[in-house]
Amino acid sequence: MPRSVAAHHQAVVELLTGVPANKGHLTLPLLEALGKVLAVDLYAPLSLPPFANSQMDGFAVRSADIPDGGAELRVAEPVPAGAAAPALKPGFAAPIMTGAMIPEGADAVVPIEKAIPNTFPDPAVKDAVVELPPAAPGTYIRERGSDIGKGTLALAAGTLMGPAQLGLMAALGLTTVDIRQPCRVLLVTTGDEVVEPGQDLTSGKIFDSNGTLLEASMRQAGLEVVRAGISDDRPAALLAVLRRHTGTGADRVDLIVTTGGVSKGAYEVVKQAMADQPVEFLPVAMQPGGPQGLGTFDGVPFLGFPGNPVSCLISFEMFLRPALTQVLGTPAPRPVLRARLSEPLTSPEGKHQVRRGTVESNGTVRMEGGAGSHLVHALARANSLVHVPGDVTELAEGDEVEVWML
Ligand SMILES: Nc1nc2c(c(=O)[nH]1)N[C@H]1C(S)=C(S)[C@@H](COP(=O)(O)OP(=O)(O)OC[C@H]3O[C@@H](n4cnc5c(N)ncnc54)[C@H](O)[C@@H]3O)O[C@H]1N2
Ligand code: MOO
Repeated sequence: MPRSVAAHHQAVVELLTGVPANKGHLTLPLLEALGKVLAVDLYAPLSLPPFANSQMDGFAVRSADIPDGGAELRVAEPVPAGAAAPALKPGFAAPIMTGAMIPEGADAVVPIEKAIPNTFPDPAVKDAVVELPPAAPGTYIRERGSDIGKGTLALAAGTLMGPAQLGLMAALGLTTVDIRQPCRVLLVTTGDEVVEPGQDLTSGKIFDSNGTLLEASMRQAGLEVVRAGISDDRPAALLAVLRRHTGTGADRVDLIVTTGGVSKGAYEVVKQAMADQPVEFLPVAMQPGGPQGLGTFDGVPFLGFPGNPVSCLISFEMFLRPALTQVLGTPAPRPVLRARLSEPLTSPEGKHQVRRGTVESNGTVRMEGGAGSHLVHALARANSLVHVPGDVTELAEGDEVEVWML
């Protein structure tokens, strides 16, 4: 009886609780922290905005100078963005640009479109005047600290660092960030038929796509990836690779992931290499990604993904990625949507099928390629994973399905 997807997900979560969650801190330049987790609470070293500034190109005014019917004011020196503004005298309106500092005394901005004339006067012209409508105090002014006040909590420890969080740090003038030391994973692809891209492709050989596919996925998920190249189908060769990274030295990893060599063939190298280890090889009621290995190798948590490229990617998305989020707080979960099928689907009985699809802006999803787990080109066209639960064998056009956005 195959194990359910939910039970295998739980087994992977339990396996990952053996991975050290707190491995210390690392200080990185902002952009290198993308996808990593903030290690400490971060307090704002300054207020944002740091000074009151204009939200519009227009005229900075003293609101009390303009009665209900509007007023004609004398035009003061312009205030460009980036300059320190001189105080605004009563009866004057200062041309001001978006982002420029509000002059002392001014308490509102009237956009240029509402001025008569509705263009800025030539600064060379002396004694220019402008007619302006009234503006309530505070109009189009972005107050100092209205986004965040100096000394308040900007980001809490445990925050996942995405573009917005890193952008906030840059706005606060920071150049580095303390992140949690990421989990270190050893990735080994296997198979006598698999060769590195760039090498000669002789008869019967294929290029290693899994290494790149999974390393990219893992890096995106905030993991530090150690690549040990491709192991051939000799268990002794694979054991030697793994043992270089399971000792007590600096090369030790927190997690091992292999691809291939886990099903029913005559030369299942991963299965054979794990013979003396507490590792189970089992079918999960899922397609692709049915055959799975899970356990520990010399005490290091181990996951054996199947060799077909789509199978190993779906194994990562279904089990490792969500478990990393659950246990270590990174990466962000995949957005989950409901979409209507733009075509009918069939699915094997008793297996949770994961198809690849493209969600369109009208809320429908169309399949990219068939169910085959070798279809990397179709995977590359897809923007989502389409889920057909194990108890569903047929779906009609227009039926709703769960999709995970990639
Ligand atoms: N008699 C049975 N045969 C198979 C079963 C089964 O239940 N009974 N399950 C099938 C399913 S489902 C899958 S998935 C695969 C899993 O096989 P393995 O994990 O043992 O992987 P391999 O046999 O080594 O390779 C499978 C397939 O993927 C290609 N491959 C492997 N590594 C890479 C790589 N790094 N880059 C690109 N492609 C790779 C390999 O050439 C094979 O075509 O077993 C089925 N068979
Ligand atoms: O389950 Mo295998 O992963 O279909 O190709």
